[in-house]
Parts: sequence; structure tokens; C-alpha cells
Amino acid sequence: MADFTPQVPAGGAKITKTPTGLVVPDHPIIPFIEGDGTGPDIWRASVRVLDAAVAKAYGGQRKIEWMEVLAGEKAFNATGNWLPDSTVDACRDYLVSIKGPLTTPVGGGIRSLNVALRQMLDLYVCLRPVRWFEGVPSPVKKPGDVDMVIFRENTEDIYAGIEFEPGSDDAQKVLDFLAKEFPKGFDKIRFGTKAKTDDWNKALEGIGAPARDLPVQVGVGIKPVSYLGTERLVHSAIGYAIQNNRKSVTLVHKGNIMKFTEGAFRDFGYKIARDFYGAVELDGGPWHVIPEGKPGAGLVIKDAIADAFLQQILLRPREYDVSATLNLNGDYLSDALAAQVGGIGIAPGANINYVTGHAVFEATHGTAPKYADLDKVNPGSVILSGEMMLRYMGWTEAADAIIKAMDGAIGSKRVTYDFARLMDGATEVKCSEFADEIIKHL
Ligand SMILES: NC(=O)C1=CN([C@@H]2O[C@H](COP(=O)(O)OP(=O)(O)OC[C@H]3O[C@@H](n4cnc5c(N)ncnc54)[C@H](OP(=O)(O)O)[C@@H]3O)[C@@H](O)[C@H]2O)C=CC1
Ligand SMILES: O=C(O)CCC(=O)C(=O)O
Ligand SMILES: [Mg+2]
Repeated sequence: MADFTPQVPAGGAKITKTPTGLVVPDHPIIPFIEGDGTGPDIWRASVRVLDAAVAKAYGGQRKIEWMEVLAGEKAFNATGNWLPDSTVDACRDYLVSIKGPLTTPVGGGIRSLNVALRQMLDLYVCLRPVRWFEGVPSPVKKPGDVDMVIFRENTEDIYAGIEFEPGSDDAQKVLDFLAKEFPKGFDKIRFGTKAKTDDWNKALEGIGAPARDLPVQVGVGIKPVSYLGTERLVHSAIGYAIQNNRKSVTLVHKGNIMKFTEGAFRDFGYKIARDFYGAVELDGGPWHVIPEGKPGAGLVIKDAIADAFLQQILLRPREYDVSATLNLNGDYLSDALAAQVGGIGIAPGANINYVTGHAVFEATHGTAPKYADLDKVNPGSVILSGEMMLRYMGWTEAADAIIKAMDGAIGSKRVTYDFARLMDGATEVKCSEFADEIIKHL
């Protein structure tokens, strides 16, 4: 398989990390992945906004030196490889990178390149802030009440990819092992042995299904949740909440059902609050609070069961602030909360390892393939992911300029289709034109 050699920009230098933080040169080289589907349209629009914001903030003294690296369809067409080594190496060597969305087929085919990149670089936090911009159409009455930050564990849970295909020899091996070693728990479920097949047929007769010899077709997935994985995620979430004067951190889980994975996450979370931050039980627990005299005094660490949490954030969003959750819950939560503040078109994100400094910034949304190459979709999520990247680099003035300009562009009501279709008196503009509008308001 051929690899791809990125063109290293001549005038740039690497971002590095010391124990005290990132060292960002005035001309940092930043690798970017354009992405599949709507990715190229969005990237073309976003890069103009990011460059214009940096130019505006630093009058030419600072400039990002972009370096294209390949992943997804573009990589496959050029090299026969969906995720070339050179791409992973560049994201590792240059520390900070940004990407567009990449396609993942459902069922068979390649596993997620997005997840692969997060795991290869051990980017254990998926950070997704969710806030409302004045004027953005929303399905709820008070979208301004939503101001939350999701810390999604990014390397474990069912995203670890330990899965066995229904009917495969490997799945059967796992099932046989479980049946032999854990007969008690295993017996509760119909797993397709001959006796169970007869049971199934008897049950199916009732709905008129024909009797048949059912093969064993059980897909098996394993959901690892470790103390270490939870510790670094929850530690990051509480640290962020303290630094940013937030009111609470909610551990979101489904621990009533999955006691030793999701339930363990909750228990680990409270333990971390106690061990690292000196939190104590509030009114007899299980909620905790950081007591007076300690950094972050008054911060409440609480927990919520995921299904209830999803309705609570719709009904009483002001009661929630920072949340820390496992990978799958975080995935669901990100899109649901994004919809609450006007949609996935302006939902940014970052995948971060705070220890090594590695970070890959990316939108919450996917490739939206039906809109590919139409210059139509909202580039806001990647632009705001770029804003997070600039802030992470310490280029605060450029980041602030983007937030101000996004506000101005939305206020002008010249917006992409997703906002225009719900906003009174709006003019629909293309993806590239929305970028122009943002640049105008920098
Ligand atoms: N990090 C990543 O790279 C991610 C990749 N994916 C991948 O993307 C592919 C498509 O996933 P799918 O489930 O369709 O989800 P998408 O997020 O791609 O699209 C779902 C819907 O969200 C809306 N939407 C998405 N992007 C935008 C945008 N920029 N502006 C305005 N609206 C937008 C559109 O809504 P409407 O129809 O109402 O216009 C679209 O139909 C899959 O292969 C999936 O695996 C998914 C998520 C993340
Ligand atoms: O990798 C994918 O295709 C989907 C990832 C995803 O939905 C997310 O990270 O929010
Ligand atoms: Mg998702």
C-alpha cells in the first residue's frame, strides 16, 4: 500500500509541549484533514475564516501554516489506505490538528477512522461545549438556558471495538466460554443452542412465524470501563469546572442497569472527586461538594441516570453545567444537546490528551453526504472547532474575534439553509457565503 508524504510548509515550525504548557511558534504548522462528504466544502469555508481571524488579531505577525494530511475517501483513492501512517504520524508529531468529518459504514466495512485516530493518539477527552448564539432558531423555548460542556470518555466503552460477528467462529468461542465459565448468568438469555432454538420456535409460532432451524446468530460486544480511563476523564472535567468557575459536574451513566461498567464509572467518579479534590458528601450523599478552603470550593459533583438526564436537560437545562460521561452516552448527548441550541451545524468539539498535549479538533456532526459538493451546509461547527483550537493554542484574541463574528453573522440573518428554514426574515446563503459573512463581522 502506498503512503502519502505531506508537503511540510517551509516557513513553519512545530508546536511543542513542556511540563508547563504548549509552546506555540508564530507560524505553527497545523495538519488538517479535509474530510469526506460535505467536508471539502466546509473546510474551504472554514480555513478562510480561521486565517482571517488570525490576521485580524495579530496583524500578520502570526499565521497558521496549514499542512494537508489525508484520511477517508481521499486517502483511499490516493494510497489505497483509509488512514495512512503519515497522517497519524503528522497528528502525533505536530501535536495540534484539525479535521473534517469522515465516513464510517454501518455494519461491515472499515471501523471508524475517527475513533481509530482518537485511540491511536490516546485522545481520552472528547470535549464538546454547547451554548446558544442569540438568534439561532431552536425547538425549545429558552435555548439560552443551555450552557453546558460535555466531557465524553473517548477511548473505552463499546467504542473499544471488541466485537464478534453474529454466526462467526469467534462469536461462538466467546459464547461457549461464557456458557462454560458463567453458566448462571448466561442461562438467562436465549443464545441459540438447540434447546433454545426449540424455545424460540415455540414462541414464534404465536406470531405465525414458520418453524426453522435457527443458526446461532449472536453478535457479542465487550464494554470495558477502567478506573484509569474514568480517572483521567473525570479529573479533567472537575479541573475544567474549577478553572472556569462552573457550578457543577454531573456524572451521567446508566449504572442502574450496567452496574459494573456504567455504575463503576459513577462510583469511580465520586472517588476521584474525594481523592483529588477533597470533595465531601452533600447531605449524606451520593452528591458531593468541594468544601470551603479548597480550590473549587462550592463545586457540586452529582450524578444522573442517562435516560432521565436526557429529559432533564430539555426541561431544566439551567440545573446542568459540566457533564462527564462514557463514550456512547456522550455521543448521544452531544447530538441531542446540539439540537437544543439550534442544531448540529454549529456544534464544535475537540479530542484531547491533556498529558501529552495532543489534540485533534473536529465538528460533532458527520459527513451529511446528501449535501456533498453543493456548497450548502453550515460550516459553523468546524469554524467553532477552529475557535477552540486557537484558544487551546493560547491565541485568545483570534478566538474571541471568531465568537464575535459568529454572533454578528447570525445577527445579519444571512445564514445557511439549516438556520434559514427556521428563522423569520432570513436570507439563505451558501456555505462559502456564510464564511464571507463571518469574515465581514470579524
Ligand atoms: N466525527 C466524524 O467524523 C463523524 C462522522 N460521522 C459519519 O458521517 C456519516 C453521516 O452520518 P449521519 O448519521 O448522516 O449524520 P450527519 O451528522 O452527517 O448528518 C445528519 C444530519 O445533520 C444535519 N447536518 C449535518 N451536518 C450539518 C451541517 N454542517 N450543517 C447543517 N446541518 C448539518 C443534516 O440535517 P438535515 O437533514 O435536517 O438537513 C444531516 O442530514 C456516517 O458515515 C457517520 O459515521 C458521524 C458523526 C461524526
Ligand atoms: O466515527 C463515526 O463515524 C461517528 C463518530 C461520532 O458520531 C461522534 O464522534 O460523535
Ligand atoms: Mg456522534
